[in-house]
Amino acid sequence: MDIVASPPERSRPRPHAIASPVPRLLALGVIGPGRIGGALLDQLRAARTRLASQAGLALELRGIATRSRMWLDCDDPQLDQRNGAQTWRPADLDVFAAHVRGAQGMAMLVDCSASEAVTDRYAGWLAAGIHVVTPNKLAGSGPLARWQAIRAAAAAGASRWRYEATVCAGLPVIQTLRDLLDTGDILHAVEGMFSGTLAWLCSRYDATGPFSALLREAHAQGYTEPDPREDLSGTDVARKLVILAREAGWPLSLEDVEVESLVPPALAALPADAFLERLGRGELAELDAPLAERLARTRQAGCVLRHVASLDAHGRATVRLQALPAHHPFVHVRLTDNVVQLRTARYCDNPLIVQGPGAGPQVTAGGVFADMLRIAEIQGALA
Ligand SMILES: NC(=O)c1ccc[n+]([C@@H]2O[C@H](COP(=O)([O-])OP(=O)(O)OC[C@H]3O[C@@H](n4cnc5c(N)ncnc54)[C@H](O)[C@@H]3O)[C@@H](O)[C@H]2O)c1
Ligand SMILES: N[C@@H](CCO)C(=O)O
Repeated sequence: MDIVASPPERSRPRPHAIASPVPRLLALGVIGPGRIGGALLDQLRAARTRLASQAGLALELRGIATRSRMWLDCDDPQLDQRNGAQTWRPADLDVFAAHVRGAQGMAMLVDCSASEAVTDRYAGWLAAGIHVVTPNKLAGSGPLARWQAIRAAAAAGASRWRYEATVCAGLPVIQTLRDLLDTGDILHAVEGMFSGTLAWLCSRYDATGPFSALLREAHAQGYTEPDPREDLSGTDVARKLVILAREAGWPLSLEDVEVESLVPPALAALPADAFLERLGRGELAELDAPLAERLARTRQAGCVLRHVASLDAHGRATVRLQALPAHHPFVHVRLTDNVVQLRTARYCDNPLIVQGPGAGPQVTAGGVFADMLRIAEIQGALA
């Protein structure tokens, strides 16, 4: 669903907020008003008055783009084409970016899609002075040459690329790792549970019903990727490992990650629409039977299923479903909780641990919003 309904504006004072006489302008374009983008738009509407009056930051929503359409005349806080105040035109990302860039003040594009076509434009946008913020993992984990070009474009100018929500949604994982590295620490290894969807599925699945019924629920809750096979195949978690490894200066690529896929070949071969239709109709027996069998074996061994990822000191990266003994700390996480254990030169006896909900529209949009404010702050636009 694109563009969700907006709640009433809230006004909650920031304890350290200082009023600024002339708010600085942040011109925004939001690409992909789906589950995450829709939640972000709601959060922006709710924060707008407070940011302008208390932090001196005026948010101007200049446009919204979907895969097929865009709205360029929509700085209505309700941004709602349904009331007839908004007109749409066919999507053209170059026109869209130029429109956002044409405003006074800082220009920022927020990519909430899962699209390669959008990702391909980041380097050009950054070179043109437009900040880019995204929860989309494709740039961070895609071809190394494109990732390097994006980083180079950001480094060459004053524009910033931030992507905290690509790893464990709103949890401060990338920022924590950056802080460690910036202050001279060295990453040795990472281990954890990086999929909110699989954490939730593993903790809920008891074989009293089909696994795919829970998957349908996880999709409806907004925990899964737009195509939930990205989660089940381990690709989504592999992307997160690649993003963290590159952050630490290790040139890892997706092909380097050993991944165990839970998607049977017959389902992997389906087009995305067909898979989603079958998920909706509850017709995924190919997925259900092997998982029921896997759970039975795990229980016989007195263990619990958990989805675990690791990146060791030699750069070996793995993603797989594991049978863990009941006393293992990963067994006790709840709901969509992710766990990220960072072993570094400083945190070598005990790892530094970041843990908490790692999927869902609200927490992810919050992570994106925080990145936006961090850029505004660095650029001196926040009081
Ligand atoms: N669900 C989560 O908890 C979570 C957490 C972290 C990151 N993410 C990432 O957030 C992104 C969005 O996920 P979602 O669940 O909101 O997806 P969604 O399918 O609900 O929404 C995607 C949106 O992108 C738009 N879109 C697709 N292709 C486009 C294109 N070429 N140009 C412009 N717009 C395009 C669609 O129209 C839609 O509005 C994904 O990259 C996902 O990996 C999701
Ligand atoms: N689908 C992802 C979203 C967060 O990246 C997950 O379940 O972890």
